Amino acid sequence: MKSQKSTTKQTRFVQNSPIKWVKHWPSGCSLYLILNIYRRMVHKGDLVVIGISVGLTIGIFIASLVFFGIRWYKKRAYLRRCSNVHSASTLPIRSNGRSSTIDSSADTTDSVSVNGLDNLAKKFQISWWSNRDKVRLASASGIPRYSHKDIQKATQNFTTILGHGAFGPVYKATMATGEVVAVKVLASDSQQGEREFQTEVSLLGRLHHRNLVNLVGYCVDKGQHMLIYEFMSNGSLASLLYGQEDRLLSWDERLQIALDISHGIEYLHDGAVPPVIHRDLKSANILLDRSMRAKVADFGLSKEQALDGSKSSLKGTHGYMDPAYISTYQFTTKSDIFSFGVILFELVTAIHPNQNLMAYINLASMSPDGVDDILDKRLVGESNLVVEARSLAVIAHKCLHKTPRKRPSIGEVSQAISKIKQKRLSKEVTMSFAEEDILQVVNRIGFQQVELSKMAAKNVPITV
Ligand SMILES: Nc1ncnc2c1ncn2[C@@H]1O[C@H](COP(=O)(O)OP(=O)(O)OP(=O)(O)O)[C@@H](O)[C@H]1O
Repeated sequence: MKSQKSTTKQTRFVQNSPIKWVKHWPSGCSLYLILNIYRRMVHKGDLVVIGISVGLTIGIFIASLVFFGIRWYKKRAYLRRCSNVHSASTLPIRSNGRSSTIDSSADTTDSVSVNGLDNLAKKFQISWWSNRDKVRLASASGIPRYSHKDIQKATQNFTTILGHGAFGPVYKATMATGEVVAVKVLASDSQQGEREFQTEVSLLGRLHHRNLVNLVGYCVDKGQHMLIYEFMSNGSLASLLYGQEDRLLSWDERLQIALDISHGIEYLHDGAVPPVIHRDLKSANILLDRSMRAKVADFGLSKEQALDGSKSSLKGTHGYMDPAYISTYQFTTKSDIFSFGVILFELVTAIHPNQNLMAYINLASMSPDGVDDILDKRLVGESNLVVEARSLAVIAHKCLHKTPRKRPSIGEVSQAISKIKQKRLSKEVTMSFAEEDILQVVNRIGFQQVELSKMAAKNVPITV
């Protein structure tokens, strides 16, 4: 009875289903058989589940295809953007707070060239660096890469040493093009140095300013890392102030150096997007070119302000470090201002921070003309020295304020130094006018005397 009922049910299903048509086709006999067996094995509910599963699988497959397709497209577009960075004729910039565009081919401008490297640089800073990554980052920054052999030849087999820093030795080199450069070779055992190498390449690839030492190449070859900079023939400010060199920096040159450094820092703080904090400003990191124009060097410890949220271990150079940074571990642009204040006092006094400069400054700050006692004695005799040195010392004092937010911004410092320079120039002009007047009077008197003596010789009566 039960089986009869089920047979009736099955017949009804066959009559209502498309299978009933199949069984009437002559060629569909075997298909009918298969479907009939299948129908017996699988319930209607199972068919629904199978249908949904197949549908889902196809859906996931299509979604994955779309997802990976978009990722691949984005990656390709990003890499194309990176490689185009240096060929672009105009780049977005922000100079002193104003948005604008500038020709990237102009070599010396008060401008910032911002490119798509920031994210790449950050990505590389987060993950540890594989050799391939280093090469990719450096080449993406558009800086030419040299082989070990090129550098070996340019430095006459590493014999032209200029000096030695924490990073390693620095050599003078003449490249195949005839360009004279300085090559910093990273000591192979230095992990700190490797991180600094990475920072320098990623930052200097995008920062270009006439008051920053330009990175002109790099080398990652034979397990060695080298940075190639424009050559600064007059060495560092520290060596000129404290070294054995016969060359004495005049007051004029010192004022210009102060202004150059302030422009370099102004570019980092107010021009670069995001702003860059140098973190190791000191007289040894200020280099001078053949015209005695100053440029800021050594960006190994620098950080983009946006990245600088976390507290890291104390870094910098004793004597230049902001006391607020030492107590809070928080480095801001105002910590750079503090270090710059120390450099300004070095220019005025030629006293190194390691020789108790701070104690002298504190003593001098007790009276308005206190700075006169700590002036670099070698400058005595220079015109307007005392007045201008006092003005520069006032600016330097403000930079050293113990409360960081009460220190001036670098823009304000630049303006104040410019004013001293402008006043000096206008005084020089007035003085030279006065000198010219005197010279003219002297000449006229001389000429009249000659005329008189001629007339006297001819016995011509002289009328007054
Ligand atoms: N671009 C350059 N042109 C000419 N000389 C350079 C250049 N870069 C560095 N030097 C010289 O090489 C020497 C070492 O410089 P480096 O920057 O490695 O160390 P430092 O700044 O003296 O010390 P530290 O590494 O502790 O900051 C210095 O005498 C410096 O004047």
